[in-house]
Amino acid sequence: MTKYGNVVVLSPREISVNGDLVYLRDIYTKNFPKDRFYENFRNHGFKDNIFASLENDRHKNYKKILQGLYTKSAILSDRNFTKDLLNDKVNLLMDQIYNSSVTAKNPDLINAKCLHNEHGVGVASTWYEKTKQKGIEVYSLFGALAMDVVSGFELGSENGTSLLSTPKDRYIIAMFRRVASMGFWTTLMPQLWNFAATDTILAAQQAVEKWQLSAYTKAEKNVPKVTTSLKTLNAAGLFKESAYSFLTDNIFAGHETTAIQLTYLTYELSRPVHRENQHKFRQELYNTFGKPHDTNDRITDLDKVDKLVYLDALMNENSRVHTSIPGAEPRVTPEPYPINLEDGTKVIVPKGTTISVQPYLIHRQESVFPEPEKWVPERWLQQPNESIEEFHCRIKAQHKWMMPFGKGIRMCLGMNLAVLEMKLALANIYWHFESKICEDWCEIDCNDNHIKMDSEPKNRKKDYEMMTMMDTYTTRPLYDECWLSWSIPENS
Ligand code: HEM
Repeated sequence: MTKYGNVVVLSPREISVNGDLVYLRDIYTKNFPKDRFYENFRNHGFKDNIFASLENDRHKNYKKILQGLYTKSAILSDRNFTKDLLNDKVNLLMDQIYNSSVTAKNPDLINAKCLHNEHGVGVASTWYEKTKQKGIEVYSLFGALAMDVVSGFELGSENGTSLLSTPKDRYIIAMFRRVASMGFWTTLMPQLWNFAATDTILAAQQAVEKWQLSAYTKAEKNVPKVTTSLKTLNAAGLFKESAYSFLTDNIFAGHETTAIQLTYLTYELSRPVHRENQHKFRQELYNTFGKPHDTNDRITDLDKVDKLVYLDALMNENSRVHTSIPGAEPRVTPEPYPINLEDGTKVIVPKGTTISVQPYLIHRQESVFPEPEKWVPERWLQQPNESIEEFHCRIKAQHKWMMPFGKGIRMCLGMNLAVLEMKLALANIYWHFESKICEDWCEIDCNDNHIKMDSEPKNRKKDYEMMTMMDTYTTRPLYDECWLSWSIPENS
């Protein structure tokens, strides 16, 4: 925004508008139809789905079919299986951290040797014999959690993946990433996709498709008693590829985004400059749940977890700075649309123009978020000299400038599932363990160096360089890895 201003013409028919809430309201809350960009998210023979549908009426029908499953009350309801699914998966996550990092009985060797990650540095495979630091690579760990949860939610627990308990199967996440690396061709030059794809990408695409079809056919044969997305789609008359297209999109939409949030949040809490934030969070957990009795004790009360104030501040700040989907969410002007330029000129853009706001930019609106590059969870809490009315007013204004899950009618369908999953995982992890950046991975910087978005950083020595956010459709860490060491806090 500083360099090019709030309004940027991206191509003769495409414009990016930021810096004014009126655009958010008009484009997203008033629901301009989606741009053809989204058609590229059709799957299994170009079959439509909720994310890819362009016209509002068609989208409304799809949303009616599915939305009941994804509300917070449905997820928290004792009649549904989601609470049990989340608790089971978080339990497995805790076992992994305990066994791989806290005790290092079962070290994270697959990631130490970068067996699934072509971009990773890894750590020396003998590190666990030599040092007290026992790291675990959390980006793939959280990817496993997110995939197990979303696939279990869509297909039923018994038909979902078990990547947390079987690390070797996590190669599938790397295959997804390889296919996602073709984002430019998928969305902007789909007709040239096959020419641009290397043999490795084509093989990855085949592996992903085979994996998807085998999971869906298993779920069709082994119909769970509980209500799942697949059963709901079938009941609405959507079968086979017409239903698979929705499932494939949700599984894609739900695993990497969630892993990115959990990875950056745990990384930020592990930085030397943020020790105090980690301490405050643990105190909130102790104040609410007491201290854990033993290593198998778990926080399972999702309602209580959902109301934790400091955790909420952490999640808001993390999704502001490290928003998982940073770029344009393109819509189309249904009528000629007026734009205000910074010099006061009014311009009318024609009907049919592609128009978008970028979450990365509006989350850095300096008048709303002072020192916007800094990760400061306290900006979501009441300040010492602030009345409760002033506080509510400020927070309301801050939320208006946030869109980590999109905005308006096309906002994320899986938001409640993702938020509750992340909160439950974080509450349990930091109730039991403290985290630091793994010393065997990189040099740890003690200054508050901001994390930038880039595709090719100059160095990869310091932790904040290793954690550069990828400048692509998602902001995953540039080297697809983040090594943290976990231990039991001394005073626990
Ligand atoms: C932290 C995790 C997640 C983040 C940050 C996230 C982010 C987003 C964003 C920004 C959008 C709007 C995109 C646009 O309009 O261009 C979106 C839409 C969507 N997301 Fe998510 N998402 C997350 C998790 C999930 C999960 C777990 C699921 C599925 C279970 C899911 C399913 C969807 C669907 C279906 C849409 C399209 C909704 C519609 O058009 O009505 N997402 N998400």
